[in-house]
Amino acid sequence: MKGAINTKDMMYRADKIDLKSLDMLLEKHLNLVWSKNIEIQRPVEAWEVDLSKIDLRYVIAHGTYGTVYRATYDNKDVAVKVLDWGGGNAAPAETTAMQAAFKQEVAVWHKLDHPNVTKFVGASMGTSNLMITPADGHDSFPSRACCVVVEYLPGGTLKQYLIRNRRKKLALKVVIQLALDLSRGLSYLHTRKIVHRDVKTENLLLDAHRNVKIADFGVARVEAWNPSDMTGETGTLGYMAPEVLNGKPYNRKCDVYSFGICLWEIYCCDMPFPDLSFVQVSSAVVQESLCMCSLLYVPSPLWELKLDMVVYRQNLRPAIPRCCPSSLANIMRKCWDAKPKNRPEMEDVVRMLEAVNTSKGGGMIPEDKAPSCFCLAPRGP
Ligand SMILES: Nc1ncnc2c1ncn2[C@@H]1O[C@H](COP(=O)(O)OP(=O)(O)OP(=O)(O)O)[C@@H](O)[C@H]1O
Repeated sequence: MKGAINTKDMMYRADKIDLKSLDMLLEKHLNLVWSKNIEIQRPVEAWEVDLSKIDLRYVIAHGTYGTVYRATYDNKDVAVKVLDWGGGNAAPAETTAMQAAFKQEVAVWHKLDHPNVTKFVGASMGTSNLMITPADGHDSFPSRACCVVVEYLPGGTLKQYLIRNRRKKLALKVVIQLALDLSRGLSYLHTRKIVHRDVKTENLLLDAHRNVKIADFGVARVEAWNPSDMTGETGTLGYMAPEVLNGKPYNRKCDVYSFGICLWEIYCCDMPFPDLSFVQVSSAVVQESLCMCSLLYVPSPLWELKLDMVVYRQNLRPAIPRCCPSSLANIMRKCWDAKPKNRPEMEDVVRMLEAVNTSKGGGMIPEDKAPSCFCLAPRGP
């Protein structure tokens, strides 16, 4: 229509713009956004879980840094590990450290896919609110919690399984199956340049068919190119390689050492070093030499008393029972060799275990049938 004003063509004179009303309009819009709790969009990670789809069922366990729940997610049977940041009492620096460790765990875990590694489903980095109250009603997720969702494994830990079979012991076939599962899982991690650093039977879970799955990547790391970039006492006493205990540089071979201890534990269905104290174990597994025991491994008063104490180190290893087939005993000894370079690669361990003959039965002699004087006689490392 002739004479009509086309708004597109409209020109504004700067001195005629009502900035005050524009400001008010902007503020009104922003208030609307905040009041509706609309979060600013950020890139969503591929592994980010939709928290509204988690249906918690019950608490499985209280871990060091949080609680593990059994749950369903997208119709999958899952375990959800929720970090509680030290029950809310942690200092800010501690919370930041825990958050960093958690991020590290997710960064390592989400890329892994192997039948002997607990399957990662997803995680939440505490970026969105959780409005979930567990079924028992007593506990609730902290809002903005960090959680990791993994496949649910109904068989419990390998440690629990071994304890259940402590008297009866395991058939050699079962020993080899469990050991092969663990060695294949570790071999896979090592080919991906991941060092688990806390291999122990408590961190190994069993599925319904007794398959072993490596879990707990809380301290796992991508292997450093330069070994001296990896130091620090990480792991669990009794499973820790001498170089780790000594605070020396280490690499994936520390997992091979821990595997050797696990292999002994699986064969014997027993605990390594049950009667030794913390200080005795840490000083005994390291090579014979006079050295200064000056590292603070855990904040234990007992340990602090021993600071800077001079101790003889004895290269101690668990005693291999005489009934153990030499093929298996050799694998244990090679794996827990004091020198990391003498320990085999995990892929070699897989081959050695595959070659163990299980057709003639064998296995650790049950406690009530053991000729008590010989079976556990020490043979040395
Ligand atoms: N995927 C799973 N399926 C079934 N149970 C699980 C699963 N993951 C963990 N659990 C149970 O929860 C317990 C604690 O889990 P986890 O080791 O991951 O927690 P944590 O806080 O790292 O504990 P810690 O540091 O003390 O080892 C395990 O011992 C196991 O009983």
